[in-house]
Amino acid sequence: LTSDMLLAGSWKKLKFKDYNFEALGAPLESGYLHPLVKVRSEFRQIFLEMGFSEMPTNNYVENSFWNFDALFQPQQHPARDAHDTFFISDPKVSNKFPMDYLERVKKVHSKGGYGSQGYGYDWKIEEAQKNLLRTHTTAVSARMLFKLAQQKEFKPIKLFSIDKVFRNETLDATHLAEFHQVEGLIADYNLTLGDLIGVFAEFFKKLGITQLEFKPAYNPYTEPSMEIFCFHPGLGKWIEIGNSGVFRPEMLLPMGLPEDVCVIAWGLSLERPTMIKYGFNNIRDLIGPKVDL
Ligand SMILES: COC[C@@H]1[C@H](c2ccc(C#Cc3ccccc3)cc2)[C@@H]2CN(C(=O)Nc3ccc(OC4CC4)cc3)C[C@@H](O)[C@@H](O)CN12
Repeated sequence: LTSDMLLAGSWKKLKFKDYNFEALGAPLESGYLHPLVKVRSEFRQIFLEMGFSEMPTNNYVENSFWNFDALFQPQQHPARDAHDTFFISDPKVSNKFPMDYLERVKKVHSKGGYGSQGYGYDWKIEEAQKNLLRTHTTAVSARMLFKLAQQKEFKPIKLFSIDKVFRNETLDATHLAEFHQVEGLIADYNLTLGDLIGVFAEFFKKLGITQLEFKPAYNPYTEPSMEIFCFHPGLGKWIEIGNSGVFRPEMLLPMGLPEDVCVIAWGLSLERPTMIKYGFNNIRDLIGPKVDL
C-alpha cells in the first residue's frame, strides 16, 4: 500500500491480507556511548566528587605565550619546535596579551626575578605570538591561574580538565597526533608534595588502584616533578599512569599569586586507561576512522 495507490484510489481494486497486530516492529538500530566518552564521564564524576570544578577547555587553538611562555618553558625548548608542535598558519599570530603580565614573563625568562636567575636569553614576543594547537591542557590551567591571581582576594581552588591536545609526534600503536589529557590542579596555601601524593592516591583509589609508586622526574614548569606508576591488578604489572608536580614560582609569581600560594598538579591521558579497560591493543581500534567527542 503506497501513497500513490491511496491518491489514485487504485487500492480499492486490490485484496490486502488481514493486518497482523501481533507482528513485532522492525529491530531499531540502537546507538551506544563511545568507550572514551564513558571513561571521560567516570573521571569527571571522580573529580566532581572530590570537589573539583571543570575548566573551560573549548579552545583547541592556543598561542605560544599561554602554552609555553606563561609556564616558564624557554623559547629554545625542543617541545616548541615544529617537529613537536602543530603551529597554525592562519591566523599565524595572536596580538592580544595582558601586557604588564607579559613584561613580567619576559623579565623572568631573560633576567630572572622572584629569587630565580631565569634563563638569560633574549626573550622575543614574536615567538610568544605564534598560534598553535595546544600541546597540553596546562595552557588552560595557566589562563585560569592568571584569572585567579586577578581576583581581589585569593581563594583556594580545585580545578580539572579533560580535553583534546595535539602533538606532532611519531605515531604508533598507542600514540596518535592527538589525545585527551586529564589534568587536575589544586591552588592553596603551603601545599606540599605529600598533598599531591595524597590527592592522587585518593583519585586512583576510586578507580580500584591502590598500589602507587612515584619517581623523580623533570618538567620545565614544575619543581619538584614526579612520574607516577601503579600496579595494575588486571594486567598484573606496573604501568606508567602520568606525571605531576608543583608549579614553579617563576610561573606563579609573575601572574601575581601570593608568595605562600602553592599549586600542585598532575596529568594523564584518557586513551590509555580506556584501552586497558576495554582491552584495545591498538589505539586505532579505539578511535576508529573519525571520532569527535
Ligand atoms: C606524550 O605522552 C603523554 C601521555 C599522557 C600524559 C602524560 C603526562 C601528562 C601530564 C602532565 C602534567 C604534569 C605536571 C603538571 C600538570 C600536568 C599528561 C598526559 C600519558 C600518560 N600515561 C597514561 O595516561 N597512563 C595511564 C593512565 C591511567 C591509567 O588508568 C588505569 C586504571 C589504571 C592507566 C595508564 C602514561 C603513558 O600512557 C604514556 O606513555 C603516555 N602519556
